[in-house]
Amino acid sequence: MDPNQVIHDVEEEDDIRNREEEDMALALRLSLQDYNARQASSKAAATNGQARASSSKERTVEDIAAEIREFEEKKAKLAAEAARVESCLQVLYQEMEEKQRAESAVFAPRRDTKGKGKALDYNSSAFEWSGALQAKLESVFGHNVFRLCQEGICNANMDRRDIVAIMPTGGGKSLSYQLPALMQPGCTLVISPLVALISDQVMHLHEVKVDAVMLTGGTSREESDRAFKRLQAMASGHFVGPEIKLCYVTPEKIASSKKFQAALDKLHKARKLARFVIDEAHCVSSLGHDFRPDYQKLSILRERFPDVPILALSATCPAQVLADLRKTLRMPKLTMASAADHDGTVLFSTSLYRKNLHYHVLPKPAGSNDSIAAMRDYILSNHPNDTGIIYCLTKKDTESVAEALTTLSEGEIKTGVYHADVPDAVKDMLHRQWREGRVKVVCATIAFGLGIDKGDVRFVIHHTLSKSLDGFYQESGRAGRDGKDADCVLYYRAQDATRIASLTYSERGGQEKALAMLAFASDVEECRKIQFANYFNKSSKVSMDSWATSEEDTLTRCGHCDNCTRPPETVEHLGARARVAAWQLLRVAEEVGRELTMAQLCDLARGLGGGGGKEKAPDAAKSRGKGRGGKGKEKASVDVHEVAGGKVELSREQTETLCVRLLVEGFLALSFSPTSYTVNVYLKPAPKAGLFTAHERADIERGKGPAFDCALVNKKAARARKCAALGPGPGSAKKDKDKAAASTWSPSEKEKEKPKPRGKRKRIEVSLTPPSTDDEKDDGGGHGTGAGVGAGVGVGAEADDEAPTDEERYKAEMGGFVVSDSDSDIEDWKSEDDEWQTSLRGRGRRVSAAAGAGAGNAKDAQAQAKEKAKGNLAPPLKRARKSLNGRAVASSSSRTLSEDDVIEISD
Ligand SMILES: Nc1ncnc2c1ncn2[C@@H]1O[C@H](COP(=O)(O)OP(=O)(O)OP(=O)(O)O)[C@@H](O)[C@H]1O
Repeated sequence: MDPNQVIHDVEEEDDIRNREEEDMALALRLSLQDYNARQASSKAAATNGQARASSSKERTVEDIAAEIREFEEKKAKLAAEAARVESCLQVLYQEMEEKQRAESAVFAPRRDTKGKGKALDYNSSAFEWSGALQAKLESVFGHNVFRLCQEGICNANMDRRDIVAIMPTGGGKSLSYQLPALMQPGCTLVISPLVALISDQVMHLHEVKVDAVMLTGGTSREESDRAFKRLQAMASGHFVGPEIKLCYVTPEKIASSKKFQAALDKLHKARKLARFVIDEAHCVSSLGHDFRPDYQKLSILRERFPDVPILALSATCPAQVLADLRKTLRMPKLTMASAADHDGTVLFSTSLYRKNLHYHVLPKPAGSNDSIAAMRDYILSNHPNDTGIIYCLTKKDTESVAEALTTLSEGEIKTGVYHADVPDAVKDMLHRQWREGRVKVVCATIAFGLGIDKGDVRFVIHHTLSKSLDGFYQESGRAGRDGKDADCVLYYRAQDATRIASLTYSERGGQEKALAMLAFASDVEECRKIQFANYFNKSSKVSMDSWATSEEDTLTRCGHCDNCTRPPETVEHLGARARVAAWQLLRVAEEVGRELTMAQLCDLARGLGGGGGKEKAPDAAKSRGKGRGGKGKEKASVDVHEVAGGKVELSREQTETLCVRLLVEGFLALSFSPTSYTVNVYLKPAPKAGLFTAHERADIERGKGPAFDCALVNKKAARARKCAALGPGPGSAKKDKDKAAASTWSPSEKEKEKPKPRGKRKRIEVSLTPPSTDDEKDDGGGHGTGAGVGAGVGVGAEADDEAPTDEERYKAEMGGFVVSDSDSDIEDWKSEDDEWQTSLRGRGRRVSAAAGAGAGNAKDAQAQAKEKAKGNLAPPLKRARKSLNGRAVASSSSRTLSEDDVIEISD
């Protein structure tokens, strides 16, 4: 059965029932009045009889006559008072009529409808209502100045024009129709897609004492009856009390409620329908990404009420969507707001670029607790008293992040959890507490957003990549809606690529979107504003000009995002190395001939073995560095010397970054294997890989093959540049005002107080963890030869007892024990010759300390290493020895250690 018909039938029944109820009530009222009148007259008769009886005893005729005179005088006085009140009423009615006539004059179009005369500049403040607009902006909404094109939209509104306004999220679209709605007679009807959004708007309006109502599925029967009665009274002209200035409905209400349509008809006849406002107007067009069929039915508005102006609002409205929505809503041709024709739809389009938002992509530490610790440091250093949001990919993540953040900050950061499964009452409470600042940080899924309008959100952190750049732009756009500086921070590591890929694999266009997000996150050079502009231009045909401002064109760098403020010397282009490594990776992938996880591919190409997968790799006989297969899984192995002319000479992190670039540029492709619980994500060579692999290595080295490069942050240079700053700290947005100052992040006060460890090291731990045997974990790490030594042992400054992280597991697999910098990868240390490295290997149960052990720097580095081993390595090694109770032998194949560094393993 047609649901619309059902709704219609139900509403007709409601109408009939309402009418019957009203008739009953009237009948009751009449009979009650009749009864009361009879009662009163019989009471009066009785009283009069008694009075006559008693007065006949006590009062004379003269007494009565005097009393009559007294009452006659009173009556005369009351009549005089009534006449006075009546004349006052007449004066007030007259005044009101004059006012209404004056307002109707504003309400009436003041344009030359024949299209003659000068063009209109709606952005000017020279309209006769400009003073009144400004006064109401201050008195009702408490703002001193208009934002962006708010004033222009208000002016065109007051002039009863059809309008299309495109403003960024948080730009202040609502005020541009709410303010003129208060200055015009009649009711402005706002059509908005979500009940939550509507409730929030109406709540805000009530807070500033504006009479607004909503009629949605969530409105109670009583509330809805009251609203209907008031609208009907407005239409009948017998309205007592303030008019309803704004009425919010969902598009479904207009499309399917005959009762509501009838109410609109009446309002229209009474000239009390001021305007239609269509929020999120791009939903009208089936060409847009948010098409809603009920929005298309809004075409009825122009059909039935051709003279009621329409305002269409949107944050993103590509040209073809705009053309489609104008066609559906029958809005006339566009005319520019600053030089508008006297007919047509006035177009307002402001820059989508929000200057007050400072975008930063920060490296995400591998361990889950380490990444939360990084966020804790960031928040406490830069936004200790501010409210913010941390967006997480899953409900489970929101809970674990909130809990860990509270624990790691020892309660200093007050967190809340918001996702679809949180009961509504708890959501409301959390929302309230957050608005009041009692909860500082909401850890949320994307369920937290629509309808959430808090101006002073000073930071939005993304714990993991969003599933698309569209989502990321929207979510991060919830920061700084008050126009003041705010930070948008994304924590990123290459391994997260497979995570978002697995979550988007079943979505239409999900893979392309995830890849675009990855391209954004892994880019360490291009200005974030320009990246957004290019993306939206390509994906939604949003004009590049939409990102220009009056001061800067779109392609001028913003000057304050991470990539604009990053010192150029900290960016390393792998250049020819990237091309050779890309060729090697693709060759290995082709040779194995089946899908590999990113970790497996990186390990194989780097000569670390690994690659447990679904099938046995063909010709995988000559194995160097054998991989560890999971239960029932065949190992994949490959002779990297034969297949790829040697190992990829890059760190693990660099190799993963390279894999992401190969994915983004289409040389590698994703493939998926859904299980009952999860979706495993693998990499495989894409057809484009042949552009590389058709060549020999020597050719690639000579520059043949496709153009390809990989730019990444050179940690060493970055560290040298800001060795004092431990935290990644894009810094408080407040500090960011000055672009020059923003070019380097200064350490926070907290950080300054801390003793400065060397390099980026934050904690030192020695872990002894058996190699994991779980092959199904995508990012489970490498496949070393270490036999493992049993239970994990953590010693060191801040060793923790929790389960090993991916990184720890990886390091363990690399050699049993690792004294590690929790932020970095063991291979990073190898490649950074001023760094030190210590590893304890089991069978290799040996402890080694190597400084500058990077390939080819042997002697000098060894000498340095000796020094460093004595100075820097001794304490952790001593702790290790103490912890291991003398059960280990320390030795090193890479260099000679001092006596002090050697620990015997007794068994
Ligand atoms: N002229 C102004 N001065 C200061 N603050 C303003 C002004 N206009 C609007 N705001 C504030 O800006 C915030 C965002 O406004 P609004 O909700 O209207 O944005 P929006 O464009 O509708 O965003 P979205 O598309 O995300 O819903 C609100 O907190 C509002 O109070």
